[in-house]
Amino acid sequence: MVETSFQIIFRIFTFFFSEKKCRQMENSVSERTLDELHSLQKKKSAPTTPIKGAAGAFAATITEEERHKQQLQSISASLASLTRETGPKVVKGDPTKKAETPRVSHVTHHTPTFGISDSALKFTHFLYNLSPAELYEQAIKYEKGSFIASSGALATLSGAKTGRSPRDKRVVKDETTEDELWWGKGSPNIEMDEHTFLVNRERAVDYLCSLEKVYVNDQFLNWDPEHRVKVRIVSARAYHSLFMHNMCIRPTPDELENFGTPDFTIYNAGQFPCNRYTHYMTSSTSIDMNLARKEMVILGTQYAGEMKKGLFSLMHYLMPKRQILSLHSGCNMGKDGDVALFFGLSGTGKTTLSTDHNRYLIGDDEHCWSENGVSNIEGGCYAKCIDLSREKEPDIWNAIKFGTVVENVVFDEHTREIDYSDKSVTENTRAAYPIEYIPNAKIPCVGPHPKNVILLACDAFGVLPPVSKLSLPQTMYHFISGYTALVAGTEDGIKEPTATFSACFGAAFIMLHPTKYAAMLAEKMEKHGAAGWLVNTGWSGGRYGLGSRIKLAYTRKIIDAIHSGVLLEANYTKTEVFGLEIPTEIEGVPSEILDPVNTWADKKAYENTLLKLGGLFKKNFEVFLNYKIGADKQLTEEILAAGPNF
Ligand SMILES: Nc1ncnc2c1ncn2[C@@H]1O[C@H](COP(=O)(O)OP(=O)(O)OP(=O)(O)O)[C@@H](O)[C@H]1O
Ligand SMILES: O=C([O-])CC(=O)C(=O)O
Ligand SMILES: [Ca+2]
Ligand SMILES: [Mn+2]
Repeated sequence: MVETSFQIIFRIFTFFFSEKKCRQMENSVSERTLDELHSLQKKKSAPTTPIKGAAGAFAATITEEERHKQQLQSISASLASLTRETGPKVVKGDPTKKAETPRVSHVTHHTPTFGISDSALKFTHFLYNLSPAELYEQAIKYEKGSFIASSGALATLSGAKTGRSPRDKRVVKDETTEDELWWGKGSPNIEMDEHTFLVNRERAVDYLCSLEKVYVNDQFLNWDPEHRVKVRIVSARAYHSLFMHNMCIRPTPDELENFGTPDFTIYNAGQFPCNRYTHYMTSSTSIDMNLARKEMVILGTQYAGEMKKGLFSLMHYLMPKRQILSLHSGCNMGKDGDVALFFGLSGTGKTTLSTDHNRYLIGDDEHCWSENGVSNIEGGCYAKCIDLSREKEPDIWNAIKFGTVVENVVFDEHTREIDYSDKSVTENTRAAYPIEYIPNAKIPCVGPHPKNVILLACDAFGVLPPVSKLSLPQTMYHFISGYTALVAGTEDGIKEPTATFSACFGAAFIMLHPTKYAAMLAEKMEKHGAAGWLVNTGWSGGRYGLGSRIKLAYTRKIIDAIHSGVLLEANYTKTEVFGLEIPTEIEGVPSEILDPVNTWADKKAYENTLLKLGGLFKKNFEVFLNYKIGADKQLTEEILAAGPNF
């Protein structure tokens, strides 16, 4: 059959026409406005709170509606003024995105106790458990000093405070806490009364409610499901919300649905100062803890570590009540399930040494030791990043990527490459990242009972041996002492090292008397046969200015020998003054450095420095001489005898 010329022309025509039409369909959008187009970009994510057991669409709508109402009620209750209307009108979502926030509260409480104020006329918008991407956008848009670093991390500034303010911490002293907590000399708990707490709480809540929007994080503490604590953090900055997103345990959508009422709430109004006319206030910063109300208020500091360590203080109160020991320690586990704890004050190596490519990371800073074994309290790590190098600490380096918050670092204004050696803002530069950013993190972050308890000290006097095996009383003596001696100044030239003693290697966070935690540690170590070690990550070959910091590579070899069990079998000699058992040999470590006396050219200077440090230990321990540790008077005496002797 032969086609007529007409048929051919028709076929070509229809071919072209349809082709063109098709192409047109492919290359254009049906939306008429940019807003409509943008609305296509965002696919509705699976409901963050799926409806369980809902049979039909109708039932589902009602349940979701009800759940949403409950959530609004809960947030409104959290933000309630205690002296005026009971709860603000709250709306979920960003106030600038009107079209996306039709969910207006139906639950405003109109039962004024002391009359309505103007503040009750406005809505408080809240941004609930936003994702890191959403928080990036908020931070970059609204918070000065927030930038994306070349690695993808969010670089932020914490403002005037670049570290914690322990002198501004207050704890409400009431009938219960008066007897339960450690008060007085040496204690981190500086008292305030309930009324003053409420004054500060009202100040923080009023500030937060006066803002366009607040961030709300509902999250968990403690990977042990039996002893999980639900926390709510209300804050004014996306930086704070992302920091806590990384540092606390992130709930699954299911867990969030069933979150219910939080066990503890933080009101972080850090940009807003406290009122110095308020009783007990000695600066414009106040971090206030009320255990009865299960609340914490932050005024006048934006340093995010206050939230992290405030919650740690809470755990130091709650956990011992349940016979669980809370610990300022890092924790990791070998392939065979051997767990090690790393205690030590700031900068001694908890994060560095627990992040070990050959072992599973359980956590870098806060743990619980219960009848079930160990569990991390947190969902993230908070690493120092001053002088961070890819070569020496590759896992931490690689964790600084999208989602990670880097605080107070300096970067190239064009390339946004971070210069980790730059201390212009502070020496305490930090990175907060979710624990799963470390490739060999153990999720869930729990493990069996520890086999090794490693006490880290950075001894700038250079007289403590690189490693010593400790008896149980010695472990307790050094745990209660909590010694380190970092060098304060960063300028060149010889600086006098200053000894720091911080009970339980975390006196700033404990709530009960140190001997309570020590007794629990002794009991657990004995019961589970854990070995104690003292590792000096500080100076060797002389004090600061003469010797140098022991090579990280050597410390890692020492730690390897502890983990493998080899060091337990080594030959030991005993040192003068401190009576420490030191090994004569460790694979990969020069034997002559194992006894510090060998590394000092001036033996007399060594002797004097050793005695000086011994004296400082003795003096520090005086405050504990009248306390009993545990049920056993014998243990107390053994501990007292386990200190320096001269
Ligand atoms: N021999 C060594 N052992 C351990 N750390 C060392 C050694 N030499 C140098 N360092 C450096 O010391 C620092 C140890 O800091 P790290 O972050 O581990 O402290 P931390 O105990 O976790 O403190 P914080 O509780 O404040 O987080 C790191 O910067 C590390 O690179
Ligand atoms: O709390 C902080 O800011 C940092 C930290 O881990 C510590 O000091 O122990
Ligand atoms: Ca750390
Ligand atoms: Mn710490």
